[in-house]
Amino acid sequence: MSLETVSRRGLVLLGCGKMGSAMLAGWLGRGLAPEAVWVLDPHPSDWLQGLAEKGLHLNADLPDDPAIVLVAVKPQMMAEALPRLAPLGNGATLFLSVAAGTPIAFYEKTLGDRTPIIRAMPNTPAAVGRGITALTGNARASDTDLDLAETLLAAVGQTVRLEGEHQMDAVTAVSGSGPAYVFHLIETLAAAGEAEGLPAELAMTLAKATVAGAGHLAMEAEEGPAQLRVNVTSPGGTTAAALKVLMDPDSGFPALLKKAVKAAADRSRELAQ
Ligand SMILES: NC(=O)c1ccc[n+]([C@@H]2O[C@H](COP(=O)([O-])OP(=O)(O)OC[C@H]3O[C@@H](n4cnc5c(N)ncnc54)[C@H](O)[C@@H]3O)[C@@H](O)[C@H]2O)c1
Ligand code: PRO
Repeated sequence: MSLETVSRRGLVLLGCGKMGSAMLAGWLGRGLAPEAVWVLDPHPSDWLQGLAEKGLHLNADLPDDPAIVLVAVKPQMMAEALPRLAPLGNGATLFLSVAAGTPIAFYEKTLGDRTPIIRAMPNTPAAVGRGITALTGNARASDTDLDLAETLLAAVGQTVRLEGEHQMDAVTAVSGSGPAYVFHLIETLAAAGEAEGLPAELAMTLAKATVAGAGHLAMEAEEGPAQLRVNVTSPGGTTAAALKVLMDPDSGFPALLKKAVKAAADRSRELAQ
């Protein structure tokens, strides 16, 4: 199945908030026509309403056999929102869900176990084409389905295929929620700069550019992050003084991030109950 097929048969979004909109923006930017898109969302944004004036079908009757349904409602809304799409189950429509927690078994129960289903975990840098999405499919999802999902998801960043759904809670805790940890790092780095006497605006400019630049370097450099860290650290210098605090096994990043990532993965497992 190709993108032309998606354009011809249609793409449906169930829920189009922050994540659905980031992905839709990527696809429209890659040339998908608004006329090929159906959005079901009781609270459409101004952006979506503007697209409706350009041909996007907003809260309208659905096509009989869309190529793909992107499920992007909150897991807490899933039981209420998904059943209306049951008539599209057990057919040729591929369901691609980005919801945290909700297991593939839930979609199979609601839509029918002959439905091709792919569960994916993207992240919000998708909004600027720099996301990473991990994906895995059920037994009905063919290689062609996985290829199509990867082609669509590649419009908003990198993709990785998982060994199986058992990896999804940890993936959610690392890359799905991860941007929030990094944004909090920026906030706290800027606040720490202020505490050392910098004006707020300057501290924030330095913190944002440092995190963005270090992230870019980590992606581009041949060395791994550990060597890149060593490259910044002069023996007996300023970085070494800070890393003594941050790398403390009991109170530094190792313990803190392990605890935070475990809390997120545990919550993902709870949402699946
Ligand atoms: N935001 C992230 O960083 C992120 C990352 C990865 C995955 N996700 C997943 O994406 C999904 C959406 O998250 P979000 O951050 O975009 O949330 P959001 O609240 O911004 O968007 C959810 C949308 O669903 C709509 N909605 C509510 N009830 C509905 C219904 N019955 N039918 C159709 N639409 C309905 C809401 O109006 C809203 O626009 C979640 O399942 C979340 O786990 C989010
Ligand atoms: N945002 C969703 C949450 O916080 C899923 C990953 C990122 O639950």
